[in-house]
Order: sequence, then structure tokens, then C-alpha cells
Amino acid sequence: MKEDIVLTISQLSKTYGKKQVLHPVDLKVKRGECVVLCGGNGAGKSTLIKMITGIEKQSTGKFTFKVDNKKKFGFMPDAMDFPGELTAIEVLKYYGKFLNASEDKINELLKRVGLWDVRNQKVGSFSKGMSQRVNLAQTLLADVDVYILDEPTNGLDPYWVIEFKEIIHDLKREGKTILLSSHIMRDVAEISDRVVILFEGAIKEDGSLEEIYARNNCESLEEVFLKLLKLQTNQSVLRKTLEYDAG
Ligand SMILES: Nc1ncnc2c1ncn2[C@@H]1O[C@H](COP(=O)(O)OP(=O)(O)OP(=O)(O)O)[C@@H](O)[C@H]1O
Repeated sequence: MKEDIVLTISQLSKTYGKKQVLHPVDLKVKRGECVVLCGGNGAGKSTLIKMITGIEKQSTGKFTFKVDNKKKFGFMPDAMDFPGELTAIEVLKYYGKFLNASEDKINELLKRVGLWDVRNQKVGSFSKGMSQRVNLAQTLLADVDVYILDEPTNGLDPYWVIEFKEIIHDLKREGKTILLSSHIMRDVAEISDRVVILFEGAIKEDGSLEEIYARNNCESLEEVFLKLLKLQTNQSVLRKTLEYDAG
């Protein structure tokens, strides 16, 4: 049976000046799949997300979404600078206008992200975690098949990380496709159907948690990450030694 692929990324790469921050990436995301993009700081997660959401232009390659909606995806950026003078409910009403979101949906989301009681407070007075929850709510206002979330657990306390995972489970139950990035691997590992590990701008692992653990003989993504780091360091020492010997 032919696989139902929602997002196809082919040879997508990004170079800033002379620095290649993302080597050509190929990735296919199936309908209803939750793909977690992992990697350390500077691995290229946000760069990849910025290209497929149209924020940055790729240097090479292409990507295509196969969705029915006019709006292809809901997007949660890693940080949102909401106008501080607006209240939480005003922010969501503002975004809701563009997305034809009903008042009921806005109210329901404010409750879901735990901001109902402070809906009339200005977002300028919100903590980082509260702002991140407004950001999540504005993303979920879009009634779409695909959600792309860049570092969604940033700033969330342990309670809200658990609640966030519940929200992702609900989206999965509704058949939504999710692509999210995180450098905090333990936050997101368990909600993934598939994990893609980026390392220095290249995909180093791609599979289910079980597959990745088995391939690397590890029991956590942190362990896999450290193994990759060690391998990379050894290879770079070896390269430098060979360059020195050759020249
Ligand atoms: N506009 C830019 N100009 C030059 N270099 C950039 C630019 N944006 C990103 N980079 C570089 O690209 C690399 C990848 O950055 P990116 O933000 O994609 O990493 P990340 O995996 O999202 O990291 P983090 O977990 O820290 O958010 C980094 O080395 C970064 O310095």
C-alpha cells in the first residue's frame, strides 16, 4: 500500500555566508505521525523549521506539503513577541480573526493552556512559561492537519511539560500530523512516533525510539546524543591528525 506522506523534504540545505549550517536533508513525514526533531544547541533544528515554514529561504532543495487545507500548517515559533499591552484573550481574538476561530474555541484553548483565570491580564506581565502557553494556544487556533512546533517546551515548568504532552496526545488521537523540535530530549521522547537526530546540520539518526536505542545500544536519547558527540570529536581529532601528517 502506498504511504500517505504529508510532508516531503528533499535535499534541503542552508548556508549562511561560507558556513553550511544544514547539509542536504531528506525527510518524509507520514500522515498522523509525530516526528520529534532532536539535537543539541546549534544543530540546525530551527533552521530546518524556518525553511519549511517559509521564514527563511533554503540554499538548495525543496519541500512539499500534501494537505487539503488552504492554510498548510499551524506554527509555533520558538518565541513570540506578543504586544505587551494586549490581554491574553485579546491576543487570541486578534489571531482568531485571521483563522476564523470561534469565541468558543478561543475560550476552550485558554482553559486548555491554563490561562482562563488570567485571560484579562496583559501579556506583557506574563512569565516566560505563561507567554509560551499563549504561543501554544495561538498555534492551536488554526484548524489544520499539520502542526509544526519549534522548541514548544521551552520555559514550561514540569507540570506544563506533562500537560503539553497530553495536548500532543490529544492531537495525535485526532489524527493530526506533528513535527516538533527540542533540545530537551527527555521532554519529548515519549510522545514521539519517530525521532530524527540532527547533529552539526546533518541527520545522524532517524527511527522509532526503540530502533535508535537498539542501534546505539543506549537507553536514553541523551546517551545516544553523547555517543554521537564522542564519535564526532574522535573523527575530528583523527581528521586533524591526518591533515597534520599529510602536510
Ligand atoms: N541568520 C544566521 N546567520 C548566520 N548563522 C546562523 C543564522 N541563523 C542560524 N545560524 C547558525 O546556524 C546554526 C544552526 O542554528 P539553529 O538555530 O538552527 O540551531 P538549533 O538546532 O535550533 O539550536 P538551539 O537548540 O540552540 O535552538 C548555528 O550555528 C547558528 O549560529
